[in-house]
Order: sequence, then structure tokens, then C-alpha cells
Amino acid sequence: MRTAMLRSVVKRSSTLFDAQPSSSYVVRRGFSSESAPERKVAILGAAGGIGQPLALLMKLNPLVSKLALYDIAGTPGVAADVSHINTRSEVSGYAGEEQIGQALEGADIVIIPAGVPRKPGMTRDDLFNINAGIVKSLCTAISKYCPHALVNMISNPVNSTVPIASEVFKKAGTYDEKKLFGVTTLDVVRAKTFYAGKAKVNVADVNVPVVGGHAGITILPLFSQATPKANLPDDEIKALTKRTQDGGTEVVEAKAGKGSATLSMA
Ligand SMILES: NC(=O)c1ccc[n+]([C@@H]2O[C@H](COP(=O)([O-])OP(=O)(O)OC[C@H]3O[C@@H](n4cnc5c(N)ncnc54)[C@H](O)[C@@H]3O)[C@@H](O)[C@H]2O)c1
Ligand SMILES: O=C(O)C[C@H](O)C(=O)O
Repeated sequence: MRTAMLRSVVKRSSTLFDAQPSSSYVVRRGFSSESAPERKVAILGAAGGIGQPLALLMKLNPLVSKLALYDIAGTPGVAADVSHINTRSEVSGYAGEEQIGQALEGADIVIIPAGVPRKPGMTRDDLFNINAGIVKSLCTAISKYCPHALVNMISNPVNSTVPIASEVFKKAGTYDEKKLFGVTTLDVVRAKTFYAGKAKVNVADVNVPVVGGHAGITILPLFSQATPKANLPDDEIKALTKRTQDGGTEVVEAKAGKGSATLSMA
């Protein structure tokens, strides 16, 4: 899904990537490829639990030519580390609000895992007060510096942070419903894994549509549409549905105060 999204991005300017950010903490030139298109991806919250493995995956993605890693702190180290990987993209680290413009300038895709994760006993909605403000300020900067970028919202509660982003973009006159995404792929990933285990089929062959939002009962895995068909009894479908809806809580409790899903998320 992530690759398909990246493939759909249209190159906007051939000169976009010529300029070197002057005051970024780390800039490393990667290996170039004549034939691959140029695309800049910015990760906001790049030094965090999701941000770091996500930066690694983006650095491994041959469709990315520029990777901007932004956080309030810690990004120079992450950028230096990731930049040593021998793939073509050029990696830059940006730390602090005064550098967000450089991080976002020319970005085709912005991925936002910035914000606070849950602790045991909390719901995603309990994150609203702090994460709403973070998302609002980041989206205001996106409107200013890369108003045409595809925006992937990971920060929770996704059911609320996406509407916040859309309101910020509407106010700035930059809203495009085709370019704002709430990232709920983890629900699909979980539904596929849990279904494959119960149905005793190869997980690589499994498809399970999931509709709705990204919190509790708003997550609706459609196991009736799952393939390969397995004719599981109702009680097993109910248990699979509940486990998928509670998948995030399962990880939060297992991590016992050290955050929520990061690796399966990235
Ligand atoms: N959509 C999903 O499926 C999904 C899955 C897992 C986690 N999440 C959510 O993703 C978010 C991040 O989770 P995490 O485990 O990476 O948390 P984390 O605390 O490990 O990392 C968050 C990062 O955001 C940074 N940050 C905070 N304020 C910022 C700002 N104003 N600008 C830039 N960066 C800022 C922090 O410095 C930190 O490095 C949480 O809200 C979590 O609930 C969503
Ligand atoms: O559950 C959380 O708080 C994080 C994330 O939304 C998840 O589904 O793992």
C-alpha cells in the first residue's frame, strides 16, 4: 500500500532537489540513479519509536531520492546513522521548529508519527489534548512549505487528528481530500496475521478488508470477505474481530508503559 502511494506521486520539479539545505544538521549524498524519479519524503517525529524504523524503511525504498528527518530533537543522530545505508537517497536531519521549513520544502510525501503514544489504561482519545496541538502546528507548516504534498497521518487519535489536519488545510486553502490519509494499515496487517493463524493458511496469501476508523469498535475487519475462504464458526469470527480491534491495546499492555506499537506500525 505504501509503495502504491509512493508510485502515484507525480514529480513536480526537476530542479527541486538541486539545492542543499544550508543549515541542516546532517546532509549525506546517497547513490544516484539516472532512471528512478526524484521524490522527497519528510518524516515528522523521525526520532521516535515509529519514526526511526520508518526512516530505515524509507531509506531502503528505491522510489525515494530525498529523505528529510524532522523532530524537536534527536534527528541529527538518526540522520547520520540512516545516511550510511548504501541506497540512493540523500538524508538530512532537522531539529527544532526553526528548521521545519527546510525539512518540508519540496516534499512530495509527508509522514507524521509525531506525538505522544498511549500507556496502559489509556485510550487513544486520552492523547487528544497534546497530540491535537502538535498536529495542528505541523499541518500549518505543511500548508506553508509543501501545500501539494500527500500527507500520511499516524499520530493518534487518528479518528480526530485527520479531521484536525483537514480543518487546518481548509483554513489555509490547501485542502485536497485525495492527498490526506489516516494511516490505518496496521489494522489490516493485524487482521491478516490473526486470520491466517486461525484459518491455518499461508499469511502471504491472505486478504482481509478493514473499513471504518482506527479506535476500538470503529475498526471493522470484514472477515466475511476474507480470502482464502475458511468457513470459520461465528464465535471464532467474533474473537478475531475483537482481537483486531484491541490489537493496539494488546501491544500497549505488553510494552508495560514503554509505548505502543512501533515496529509493526513502521
Ligand atoms: N496510526 C497507527 O496505526 C499508529 C500506530 C502506532 C502508534 N501510533 C501513534 O503514533 C504516535 C507516535 O508514536 P511513537 O511510538 O513513535 O511515539 P514516540 O514518543 O516514540 O515518538 C514520537 C516522536 O514525536 C516527536 N515529537 C513530539 N512533538 C513533536 C513536534 N511538535 N514536532 C515534531 N516531532 C515531535 C517526539 O520528540 C518523538 O521523537 C503516537 O501518537 C501513537 O499513538 C499510531
Ligand atoms: O494502540 C495504540 O495506541 C497505537 C496504535 O494506534 C495501534 O493500533 O497500535
